[in-house]
Amino acid sequence: MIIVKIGGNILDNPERLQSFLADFAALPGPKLLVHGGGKIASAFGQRLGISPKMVEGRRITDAETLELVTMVYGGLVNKQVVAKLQALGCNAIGLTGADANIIPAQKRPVQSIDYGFVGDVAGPESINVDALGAILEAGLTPVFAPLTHDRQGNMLNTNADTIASVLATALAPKYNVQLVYCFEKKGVLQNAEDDDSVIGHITTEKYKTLKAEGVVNAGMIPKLDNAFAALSQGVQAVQIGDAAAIAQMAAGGGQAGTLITL
Ligand SMILES: Nc1ncnc2c1ncn2[C@@H]1O[C@H](COP(=O)(O)OP(=O)(O)O)[C@@H](O)[C@H]1O
Ligand SMILES: CC(=O)N[C@@H](CCC(=O)OP(=O)(O)O)C(=O)O
Repeated sequence: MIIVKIGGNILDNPERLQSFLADFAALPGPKLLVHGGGKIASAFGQRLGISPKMVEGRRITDAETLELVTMVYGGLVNKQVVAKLQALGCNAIGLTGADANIIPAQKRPVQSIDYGFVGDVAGPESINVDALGAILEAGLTPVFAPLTHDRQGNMLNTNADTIASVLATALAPKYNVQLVYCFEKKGVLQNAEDDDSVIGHITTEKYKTLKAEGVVNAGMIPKLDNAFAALSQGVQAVQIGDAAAIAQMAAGGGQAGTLITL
């Protein structure tokens, strides 16, 4: 099966989103979509007078921000994506990690930084694979918002890249899982300014060098960490690339995007 994560810069662009969803809807076999939406939450927050505060790519989520992200990710973005997929003939079902208790999490402990209502998933063993498997076996396509819950009545905000990695890992014993991170660039780039400088293949060793050289930074570091975490726990293949190349990447086209291996 294929698990695809779609990032905030595509969700925020109606033409690119529509084109991506049409390609996603056409993918054969069981599939699952995880969406972000950080950019949309920040923009909505500004309209409500809530300024975004990010530390190392994670949003500091106070009580007000938790309300914001629950509305934006679990409501607006998730339901718009589901409605568009339905129009494209894909029988999507929109979910958060609280639904069917699929992704329970723990509020991140306060250390040097208090992230507020940010959820960490203990590991793939905490995922309710039976409920998720039943949804997939019913022929439905789950669409996950980047939200989890603490089993005590609170929603938690969890990075979408992490949700995709942990779901892929949890499903790996049952399915042959391909994980694809889609965003607005052609892949992991050697030179951030040059969209044609795609690095075709990154191994654990190469990643160390790229990090040391500062070639990968910001949002790309947690994305690659999540990719390697999935591979080391049984996920068959991980790719990072352009949302416009999802069909090629899904088909295993070596020419599109960046292939990640251990
Ligand atoms: N070497 C690199 N190649 C491509 N993007 C990079 C690289 N290093 C850092 N980035 C940044 O990582 C971002 C993708 O991560 P993120 O902002 O979390 O996006 P998304 O919402 O798609 O997950 C890119 O938009 C880019 O700014
Ligand atoms: C805890 C945390 O940082 N959560 C993320 C969830 C959204 C996300 O991951 O969106 P993108 O994939 O579009 O960046 C946030 O609120 O920004």
